[in-house]
Amino acid sequence: MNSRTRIKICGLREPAHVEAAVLAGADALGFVFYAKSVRAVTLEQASALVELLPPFVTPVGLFVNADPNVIDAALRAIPQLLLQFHGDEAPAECERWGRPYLRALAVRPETNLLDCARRHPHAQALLLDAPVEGYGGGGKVFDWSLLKPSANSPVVLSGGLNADNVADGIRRVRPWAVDVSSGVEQTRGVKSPDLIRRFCAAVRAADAAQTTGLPPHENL
Ligand SMILES: O=C(O)c1ccccc1N[C@@H]1O[C@H](COP(=O)(O)O)[C@@H](O)[C@H]1O
Repeated sequence: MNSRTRIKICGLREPAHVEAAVLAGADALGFVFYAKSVRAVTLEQASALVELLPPFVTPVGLFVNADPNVIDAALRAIPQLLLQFHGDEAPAECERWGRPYLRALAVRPETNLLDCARRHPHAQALLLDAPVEGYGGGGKVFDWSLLKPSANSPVVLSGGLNADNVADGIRRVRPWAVDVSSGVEQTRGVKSPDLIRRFCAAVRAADAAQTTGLPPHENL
C-alpha cells in the first residue's frame, strides 16, 4: 500500500503560489516550458521560482516537442530539474539526457501501459493524462477503469483532478503520485492558493482513509 501519495502541482508562475504549494505539502512543482500554454514560463521566471524551493521539493520542467537547445538551456540553469515529456517525443529523445524523467501519455482504450513502460525503461514514472487538444492541461478526466489498480506501479495520475475527485482517483488507481494543474486554478492559468490547499488536504485525507480502511470522505 502506498501510505503517502506524492503531490505534484503544475503550471506555477507566481511566487505566492509556489509558497502556497510548498506550505500545503507539495512534493514537486511543475514549470511549463511550452510557449503555447497559458501557463508558460520563461527560463528566467522558472529559475527565480525554483530558488524559492526548500530541500526535498522537486522542480519539474514540462516540455512539449521542445527543441533540444531549450531543454539543454533549462538543465544548465536548473540542474536539479526533473524532465517531464508531454508531447510526441520518441523514447530516444527522452532518454538522450541521461536524466530521470516522467513520460506523459494520453490514456485511451487501446493504450498498452506495459508496452509504454517497456519503451521507456529509464522513465521514473508514466504520467497518465486524458487525451485532450493541445497535449495537456485540459482539465479532463480519463476513464480510470481502463487501468488496473496496483500499489507498486510508479504511475502519476493526472488529468482533470481537483479537490473533489482526487480521493476517488487515489482509491481506484492507487498511483504513486497525483498531478494537478487546472483543478487548482481560480481562472484558466491562474492558480488559487485556497484550491491548492484544498487539493493537498484531500490527498492526505484519502491516504489516511486507505490506511484506516475508512472511506475517504470519513476523514475530510
Ligand atoms: O498545463 C499545460 O498548459 C499543459 C500544456 C501542454 C501539456 C501539458 C500541460 N499540462 C499538464 O497536463 C496534465 C493535466 O493537467 P490538468 O490538471 O488536467 O489541467 C498535467 O500533468 C499538467 O502538468
